[in-house]
Amino acid sequence: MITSPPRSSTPPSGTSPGASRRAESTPYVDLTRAEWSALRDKTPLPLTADEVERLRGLGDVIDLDEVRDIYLPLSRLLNLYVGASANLRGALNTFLGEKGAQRGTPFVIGVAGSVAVGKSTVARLLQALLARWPEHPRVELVTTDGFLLPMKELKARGLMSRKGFPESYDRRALTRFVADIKAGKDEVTAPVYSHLIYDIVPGQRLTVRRPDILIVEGLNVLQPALPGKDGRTRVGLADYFDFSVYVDARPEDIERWYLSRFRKLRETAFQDPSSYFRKYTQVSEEEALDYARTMWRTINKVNLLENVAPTRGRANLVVRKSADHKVQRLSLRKL
Ligand SMILES: Nc1ncnc2c1ncn2[C@@H]1O[C@H](COP(=O)(O)OP(=O)(O)O)[C@@H](O)[C@H]1O
Ligand SMILES: CC(C)(COP(=O)(O)O)[C@@H](O)C(=O)NCCC(=O)O
Repeated sequence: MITSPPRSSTPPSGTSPGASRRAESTPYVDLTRAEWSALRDKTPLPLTADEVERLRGLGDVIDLDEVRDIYLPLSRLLNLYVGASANLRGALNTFLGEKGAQRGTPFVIGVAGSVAVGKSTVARLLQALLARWPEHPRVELVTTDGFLLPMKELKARGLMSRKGFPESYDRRALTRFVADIKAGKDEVTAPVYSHLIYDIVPGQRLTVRRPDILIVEGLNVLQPALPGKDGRTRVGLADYFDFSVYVDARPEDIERWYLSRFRKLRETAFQDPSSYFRKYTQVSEEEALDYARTMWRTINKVNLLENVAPTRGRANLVVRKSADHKVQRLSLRKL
């Protein structure tokens, strides 16, 4: 019998929302901004314009309309998921009896996407919105950059131009870190990365103490685990996620955002005498932007196309930004 090949599990780009036959046969529900926004129900807007301004990353465009239309429905959906996952854990504990007497474990959310797509703003907004629900006030956010190898190690391994690629991280330590939090350990610590010195900060640690929700944000959070030396599949970071969001946009738009952020950073953070990028304040803007363009084309874009974008199909929710940073379409995994 001749069978047709399985459909890709990646959410289709450019499909018309609600498109009948296709929508039925994919694991996603495709929604327009208006359709998604209507799902917010009665969730109140708990942030002021000032608070949103403080959470916004450099170059990101986000206002109260965007919070109300996009992030409040998401906060409502996640609140429902957290409740459902507690019920599931209860069912498992009932089944396991004495063996199942687990401590409460946090609900873990992964936020993935390219460099400069605005994942950190999404993650910070989610943290602020989710913490307003009385059922889960303790929401911690960690970024995976703390698990980048220190610059000395990247240099020794010839990985300075692969920063952000999966091999530039201590993936085992990152997975262990999330596994320990998920297991309900009282106190778990992580190294801290600084964009200013472009390196891990010696002696500094971030401490996470039994949150209700943990958000893990980073380029590669949806990457599957590498097989072990014995060829056996390992448990990877994404296996600990209860929900994941992929922030998507056209590579050409992200490049523009990356370059415009570089221009702004050159006028601000790079001026700091301890900034690794200070040298780009000493040359013309054109020269500095040529360098940024090379960084984008040879490192970040390659990483996006080879490693990051291929993980999009693993996310529970794909939010697609248009050229003005506003989310225009969403694909929510239903199966
Ligand atoms: N060279 C830099 N100096 C200072 N801050 C930076 C630098 N590069 C990125 N950032 C900041 O770090 C954060 C994370 O950036 P990035 O990893 O590109 O993810 P995203 O833009 O998706 O949030 C952003 O808030 C960004 O403004
Ligand atoms: C620190 C990053 C690797 C991203 O970190 P992460 O997503 O793991 O938190 C990235 O933001 C970065 O700085 N890349 C290096 C190339 C560049 O500066 O453009």
